Amino acid sequence: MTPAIEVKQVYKCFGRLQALGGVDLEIRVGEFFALLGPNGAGKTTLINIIAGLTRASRGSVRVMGHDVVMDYRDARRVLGVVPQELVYDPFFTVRETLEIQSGYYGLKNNGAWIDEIIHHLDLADKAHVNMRALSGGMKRRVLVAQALVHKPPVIVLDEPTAGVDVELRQGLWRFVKQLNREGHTIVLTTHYLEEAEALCSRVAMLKKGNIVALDSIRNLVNSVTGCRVRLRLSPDVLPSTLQPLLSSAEEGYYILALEGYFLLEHVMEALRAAGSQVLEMQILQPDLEEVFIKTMAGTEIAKSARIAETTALPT
Ligand SMILES: Nc1ncnc2c1ncn2[C@@H]1O[C@H](COP(=O)(O)OP(=O)(O)OP(=O)(O)O)[C@@H](O)[C@H]1O
Repeated sequence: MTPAIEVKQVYKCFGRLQALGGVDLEIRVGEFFALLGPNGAGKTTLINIIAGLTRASRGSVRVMGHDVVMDYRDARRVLGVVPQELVYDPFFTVRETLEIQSGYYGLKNNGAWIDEIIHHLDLADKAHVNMRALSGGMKRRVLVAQALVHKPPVIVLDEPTAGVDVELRQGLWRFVKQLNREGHTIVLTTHYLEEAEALCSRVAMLKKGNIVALDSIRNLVNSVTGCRVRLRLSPDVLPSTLQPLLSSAEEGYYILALEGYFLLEHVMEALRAAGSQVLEMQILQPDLEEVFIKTMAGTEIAKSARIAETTALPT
């Protein structure tokens, strides 16, 4: 089956800066996929290349089988992109903006679908308000609506929830999940890892323009070795013998990273020897955030989940 998005050996240089260093990626039709990475990793550059807004220095990209350069008209027709930046025309109302956007795709009589999008994105009472009079969160809703006017089978959302309130976030995800259930492929970039974990089935992690992890969330989380323990102690001091295990400390809690559960006994011994009393103790389950931190730090999980070692896509 033709993949929704196929990225082959894509490089992008801005002058001497290499933003992408040979990215290979295949996203299947119907997937809810997350593209993760720290600031400057190359996520937006890759999205812009997929959207045909930036040309790759080398390599090729296809959306639903259409090459984004050779066959750009068809590639754009099957793709809707919600950009990270708030770009809008201040002279039109919300509804006019969506009607104009429909016009770009040659769509007449698109009113029923526009009404549906307006309803789902909770924009009904703003439909006749001028774009410049909307709050930042409202403008972002319109950007989402604009990306959907032509009912594209592939939808890319570049940090759609950055700086928006909880209500919009929840409403947006409800709508996007519905679109995914109806068969739309969703690609999401976000810095909210818990959001990616809750919504997506597979993730790619980009670091300095290269994919360093690509797998299902379940496989990535299962590949975390060792365990973490969260402690609250009295007195509120971590004995010096345990300092080498300290992963982080905040608000009276110490998080220790252990190679395995067998080290718990050593921790308890050290606490007893130092006269520390355990007020609270919690074994933390690995999550996507831990995978992300370890991958970006270049520890063993990055190697175990490397794209080169990833075999077939999950069926
Ligand atoms: N038009 C441009 N000209 C020069 N350098 C650019 C341009 N666009 C991006 N870059 C650089 O390319 C690298 C990747 O940037 P990109 O915006 O793709 O990262 P990102 O992963 O989307 O980051 P963020 O999470 O901050 O949005 C960065 O070093 C950035 O400064």
